[in-house]
Amino acid sequence: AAGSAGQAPALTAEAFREAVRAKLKYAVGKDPSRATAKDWSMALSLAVRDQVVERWFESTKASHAGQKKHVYYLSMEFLIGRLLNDAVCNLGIEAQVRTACAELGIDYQAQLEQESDAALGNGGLGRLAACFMDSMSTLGIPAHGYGIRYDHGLFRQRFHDGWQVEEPEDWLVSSRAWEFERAEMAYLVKFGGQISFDGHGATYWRADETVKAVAYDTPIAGWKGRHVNTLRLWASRPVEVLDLGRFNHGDYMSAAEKTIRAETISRVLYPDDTTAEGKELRLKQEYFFTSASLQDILRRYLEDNDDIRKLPEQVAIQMNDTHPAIAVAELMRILADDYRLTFPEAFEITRQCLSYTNHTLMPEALERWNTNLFRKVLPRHMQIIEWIDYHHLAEVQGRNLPVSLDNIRIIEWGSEIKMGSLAFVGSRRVNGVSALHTELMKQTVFKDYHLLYPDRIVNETNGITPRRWLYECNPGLRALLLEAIGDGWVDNLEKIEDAAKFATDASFRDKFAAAKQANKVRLAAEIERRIGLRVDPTALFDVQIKRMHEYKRQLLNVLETIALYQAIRRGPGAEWTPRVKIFGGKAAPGYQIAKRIIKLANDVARVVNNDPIIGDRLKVAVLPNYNVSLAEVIIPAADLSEQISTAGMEASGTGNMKLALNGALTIGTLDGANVEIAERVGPDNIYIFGLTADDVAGLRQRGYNPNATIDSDPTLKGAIDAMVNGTFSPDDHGRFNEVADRLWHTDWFLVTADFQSYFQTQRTVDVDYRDKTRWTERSILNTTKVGWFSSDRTIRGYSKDVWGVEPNF
Ligand SMILES: CCc1ccc([C@H](C)CC(=O)N[C@@H]2O[C@H](CO)[C@@H](O)[C@H](O)[C@H]2O)cc1
Repeated sequence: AAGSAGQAPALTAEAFREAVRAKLKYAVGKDPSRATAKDWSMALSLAVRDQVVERWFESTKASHAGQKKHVYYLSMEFLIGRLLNDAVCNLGIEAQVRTACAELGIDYQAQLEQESDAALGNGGLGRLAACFMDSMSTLGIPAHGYGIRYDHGLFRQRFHDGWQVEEPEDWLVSSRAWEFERAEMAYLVKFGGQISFDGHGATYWRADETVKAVAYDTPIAGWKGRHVNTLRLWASRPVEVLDLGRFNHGDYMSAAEKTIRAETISRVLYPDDTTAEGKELRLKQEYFFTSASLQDILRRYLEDNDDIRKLPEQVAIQMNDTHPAIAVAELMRILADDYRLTFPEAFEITRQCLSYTNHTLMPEALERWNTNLFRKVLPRHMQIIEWIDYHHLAEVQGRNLPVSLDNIRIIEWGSEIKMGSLAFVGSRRVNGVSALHTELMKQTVFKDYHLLYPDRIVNETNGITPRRWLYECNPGLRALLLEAIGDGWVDNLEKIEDAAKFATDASFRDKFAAAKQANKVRLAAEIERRIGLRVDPTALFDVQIKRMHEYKRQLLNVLETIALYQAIRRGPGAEWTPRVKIFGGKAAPGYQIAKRIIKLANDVARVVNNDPIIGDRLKVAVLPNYNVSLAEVIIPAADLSEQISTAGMEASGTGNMKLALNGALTIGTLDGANVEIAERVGPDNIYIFGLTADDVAGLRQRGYNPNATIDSDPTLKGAIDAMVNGTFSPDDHGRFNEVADRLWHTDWFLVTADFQSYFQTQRTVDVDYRDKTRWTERSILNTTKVGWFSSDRTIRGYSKDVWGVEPNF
């Protein structure tokens, strides 16, 4: 039986070793002599899981008993990565586990690599949700994450002749140790059909398709296992398993049709984080998980409460972007149609429960649903949204404010539902994810709404969990910090500033540099293993790792690489700072220009890496299948962090925080959270270049002519010419014409406008990197000055400004 609440009896290595043995035998059903690495990994994970389950039960009991307000985080994406090492470190049992593995003759590190990433997300938004789950547990906030248990997460990226090729991802084959199927926890979700009224206020929705949402629970343990929350992911299943009649008639395919149709809803994650495609299946996914989650939330609430009107006192629901925004209409539907509240009452209770986070200002990424499609799939919700829009417009008209009604309409031209508007009108709080982004929200997409509701928009600058992104992925730096300042920083990251004073301490500096060097040697080995390229681990590791997108300007980085290559070829004898350019990132399968930029990077890499004149002065490593686990190897080894988006377009960024925390110096524009990173590390410890967001807005107004810029910049022109004269594509000279044409004619992302400033700044980096002592000092100051970017601080902000809950720890 567990000791005082949350405190499990101290686990011994011996006890754990025996637990693993028992799991192998009774859960995996294998004799050690015949066990595969996968068997041991399953046994190991199950034994660690047992350590989590104890505290899980206590936390769940305590949250219930405490009658505390509960937070629900609704997200279409949770980019979790691997869970074994995270649980081991959060429980504080690493020493015991490593000893037990050694005694069992199994290699712990190799075991960790057996687990496949839970890649249930595209990029920033999904990873943020995962960091938030870790922080809510660490702060002891009673919370649930709700999402979809996709059979297939984000595709596996492979390069064929330098082109991205997508392959289905199959995480469930090897990492089911961390989920518990809750077959009894199932809800019906309806689609389509007709709405009828009985004239006495009752509304009937006769759907023409119903599926079952089945829950799968994953425990999320916080630091020191003090609190464990639940991530509940829904899988869609048929209501009736098989149409036996058809089957017996030998009509096997149609007998299984309903099953296939139902299971398709949670089959695969949409790999697109750029454009809202407006596909029916995507809408069904969004409604499926939102409806199941709201039904589950109300069931849990009514277990201890009987007045539905008091729901906002006990429940705070966060919508991670507009993907769950249907929650505004769904909660209203349930409150009005099932609990018979009036629409105005149902709407106000809904609004008091819900809040919405916006993660992008890119017009093409803002979800808009065609009303015909919407009405077909969700007829009752269409009615409710029409009611909300009508009453909202009426209320606004009454206030005679200088707002344009067109801008605040939820349904535009009667043909499109703006989900950002629905989410805004149906929320208590709306937040941006960095100070600059939140300001731009108030000045652009939500300008009129901000006028109407000046207190509704708040800023909650993103953060990252220091457990996974320092303590777990950078053991060398972890050990140095534990030795120098203890472990307080792990769950109070701003304490890491206590180590800033050691920036000028020679022995600390040497140890810091040694830890970085060891991480670089490890990455060099991984690069050779993955793409067969040998890199010099003493070179400057210049890293750009993020989804491929024109606004993130991987093209600007590749153009600078070409210009540097050409400069070295012109004067190989000059003093060059050896540099390794490291790229990692997937392109949405339908995003052709982004895929062509991947091809360009691979073509440039092939030429540069095989050019004898260049040697080790410059290497380009384009790593396939960038994901959470690869990020955990690259980030601790980075010297330079590329955050070079067109100012005003990157809502925040979180890779920038991870890289700075691991001692990389940032080269970046004043965009997203780069602005706040620069404020905290100081102007001497970061490389800011390029146009500001205001400059960009001004240029847009005045109109920008890239021709003039290119013609007046021989370095830039030389690089673009090399792109189209076959230097990097002798087998197809025209391969990059389209990329070059966009630069010559529109250059919407202002690559040419920022090139010279970027190129010059990179040359400054070259010089600075040669002063190893000074560079290490600045690297230490980055690590020790970015403690504020912990997701614990972010969640404390949401708790105070948005949810009205009090963290426990
Ligand atoms: C409907 C298709 C779709 C899917 C996902 C998205 C996400 C909002 C894109 C995304 O991941 N945005 C990133 O969110 C991060 C977490 O807040 C920010 O740090 C990044 O700046 C932002 O691009 C947009 C459109």
